[in-house]
Amino acid sequence: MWRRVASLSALISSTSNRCFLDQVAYRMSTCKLFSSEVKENPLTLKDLFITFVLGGPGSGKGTQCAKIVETFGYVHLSAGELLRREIASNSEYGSMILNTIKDGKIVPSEMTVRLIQKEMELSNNHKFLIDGFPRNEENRIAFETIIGADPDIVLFFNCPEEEMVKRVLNRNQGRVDDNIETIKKRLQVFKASNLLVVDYYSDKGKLFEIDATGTEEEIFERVRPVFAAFQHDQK
Ligand SMILES: Nc1ncnc2c1ncn2[C@@H]1O[C@H](COP(=O)(O)OP(=O)(O)OP(=O)(O)O)[C@@H](O)[C@H]1O
Ligand SMILES: Nc1ccn([C@H]2C[C@H](O)[C@@H](COP(=O)(O)O)O2)c(=O)n1
Ligand SMILES: [Mg+2]
Repeated sequence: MWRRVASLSALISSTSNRCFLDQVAYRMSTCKLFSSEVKENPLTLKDLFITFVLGGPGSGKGTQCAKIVETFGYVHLSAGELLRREIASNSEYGSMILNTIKDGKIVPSEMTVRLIQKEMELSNNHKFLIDGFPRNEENRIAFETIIGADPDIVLFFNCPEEEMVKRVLNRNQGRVDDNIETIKKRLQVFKASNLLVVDYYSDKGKLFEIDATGTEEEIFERVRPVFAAFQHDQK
């Protein structure tokens, strides 16, 4: 609990977004994550091992997360996938989320963090890969504040832009944002916002930068030692 309070005071002194702050303060007071209201023997925040998975559109985050799940038994939570599920469920926020995604922009942080929080609460596992999150500083601060936790490690899949564009255009999964106009916007948002988050975790000594070129298997051989090293270190 002390970490949440500390994060909130940092947020109060560093941001001018009072409306967002009020909402966060209210939500914190009603936060149930890992409390006894959720489970009889709840996991506490210190039991968790959280990995944020960052990288540009098409850098291969989802592909590599599937391999990490298979080899190391993590739970994969893709922020984009949770938002797409929210659209498909016809939730009241569905059309706002859809328009934001079509426009290559980032959905308001509290919505995304709430979706992640719900999945974490439902899980019996304590090792999470949170893919495509945080996309910007607002995402990062909202997670710290609402969940009250920091990631243990952060992976960054570094891939050249031309390769990311090629992969996205070949993806063929019917995603509304897999077209050249939206990809250009997503790349701009990535460069303007996500790289700041990458730098933040690099400064904290938590960042593992992975060369995301080559075959899926070659890339996974660069990822494997990171998780192997932390396997015995998990809480
Ligand atoms: N090393 C690779 N070489 C070639 N194609 C790849 C490689 N890794 C992944 N792909 C393919 O590239 C596409 C994008 O990969 P993936 O969906 O994993 O990226 P992502 O980082 O999750 O993208 P997004 O942020 O848009 O969700 C997929 O069709 C995937 O099969
Ligand atoms: N933290 C996030 C993650 C994703 N989104 C939205 C905007 C993205 O372009 C889209 C797809 O995400 P992906 O599957 O590529 O990770 O979802 C967001 O607003 N905030
Ligand atoms: Mg993905």
